Amino acid sequence: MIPSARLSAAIEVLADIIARRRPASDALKDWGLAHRFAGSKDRAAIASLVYDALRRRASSAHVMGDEGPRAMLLGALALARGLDRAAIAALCTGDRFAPEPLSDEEARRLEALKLDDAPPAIAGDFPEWLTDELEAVFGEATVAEMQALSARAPIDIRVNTLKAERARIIPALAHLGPEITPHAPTGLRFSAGEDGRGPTLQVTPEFLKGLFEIQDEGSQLVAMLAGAGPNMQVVDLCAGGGGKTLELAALMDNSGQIYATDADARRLAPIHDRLTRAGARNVQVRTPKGRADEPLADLDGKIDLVLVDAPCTGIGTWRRNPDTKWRVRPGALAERMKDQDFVLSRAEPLVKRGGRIAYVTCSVLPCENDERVAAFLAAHADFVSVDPQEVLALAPDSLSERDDLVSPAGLGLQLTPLRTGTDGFYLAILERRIANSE
Ligand SMILES: C[S@@+](CC[C@H](N)C(=O)[O-])C[C@H]1O[C@@H](n2cnc3c(N)ncnc32)[C@H](O)[C@@H]1O
Repeated sequence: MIPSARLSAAIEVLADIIARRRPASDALKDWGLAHRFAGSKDRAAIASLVYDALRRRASSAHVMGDEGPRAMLLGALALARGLDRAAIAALCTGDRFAPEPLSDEEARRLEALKLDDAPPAIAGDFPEWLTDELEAVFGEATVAEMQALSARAPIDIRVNTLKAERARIIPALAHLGPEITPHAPTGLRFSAGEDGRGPTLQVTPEFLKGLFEIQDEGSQLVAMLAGAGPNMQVVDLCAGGGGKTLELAALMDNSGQIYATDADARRLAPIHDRLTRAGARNVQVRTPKGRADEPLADLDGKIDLVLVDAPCTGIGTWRRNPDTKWRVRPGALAERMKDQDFVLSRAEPLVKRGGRIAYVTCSVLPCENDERVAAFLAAHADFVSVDPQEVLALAPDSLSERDDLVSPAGLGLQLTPLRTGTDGFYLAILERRIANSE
């Protein structure tokens, strides 16, 4: 497909996403099925255009004075890809398969590209109803933080230290241009090309042999700071597909025991193959046998560390899933907060005296982070929060003095694209006192 035909296709997909309020991945898949002539490069390029447009949906609509799919794409070509009016006009020729030529109004708006009068939710491309929550955590930096969360994300991998070392993987993947991650000690980073497409790492022999996993650097860091170590008894309560379970196994050098579970057996399913590929041998997967099943009932009071990688709005991953930011609703946020209270309460009886809960979200909202931790502490007098500065002591040197990462209520750490170049992640460590009187 020629570039302008890809633009037309992206506009079509965006129209579908807007009209049916459906996930971008579903709309892209359907488009691919209905246009089988399009090759994998075309489909990837169209997806990249769609994701760029969704990342900048509000600011594109503002500069173009129109909320429709065409305006969204034209605005994003200018705002996200830096194309000038002439370059965009050259793509919109009106020829067969190409978008219609620019109208005078569109050309004028693309020339002016006026965003300086935009309110925060538009300049930062986020839903307006979240303004207070975001300002509570970021204050005057809200727009800058949200702009960073509206940019493209790099692709990070974690070298699996059960099987490999970073220094050895670098030459093996040299043709894909790996860079050392700024903070995570076993991470490598790959940048997307101009068209937003990154390398297809999953087809490399090194991936297939389990020498690395695809995992954002922020996810690598929070799992590392959770404090798992050799010979511990660890529960991964919301293990999902096992991204963090695999890292815990590596951090524990395959010793001790990890019990991995999830309320949703389907989400847990891929973990078995991933564990095998990674050579992780200290993990027992406890799949629930039904809603009423308590797969960890025998572990109460025995666990050193419970990782609660809680269900959340996923706001911290908006760079990768930009369509979710326009679908999140107050009702869904309230549901996630209830889920978070529930998983924390489920973790509590498992923890032995002196043991810990590592509460993690990929959100930046205080109501999913500090406030959930504060509510848990208020209800459980035998738990205290570990000083985030103390938690940072476990961090690589590049982060160990970063007081600015401490969350507003001082209960946890908040990573963000602007602060750490990672997805947005929150981590708080809660410790059960050794004795009641302590
Ligand atoms: C953020 S995801 C986990 C991601 C995973 N830890 C990883 O690193 O790949 C949150 C998970 O919590 C699970 N979950 C939701 N409610 C739960 C509950 N009550 N108990 C256990 N898991 C729950 C969801 O099914 C989902 O898989």
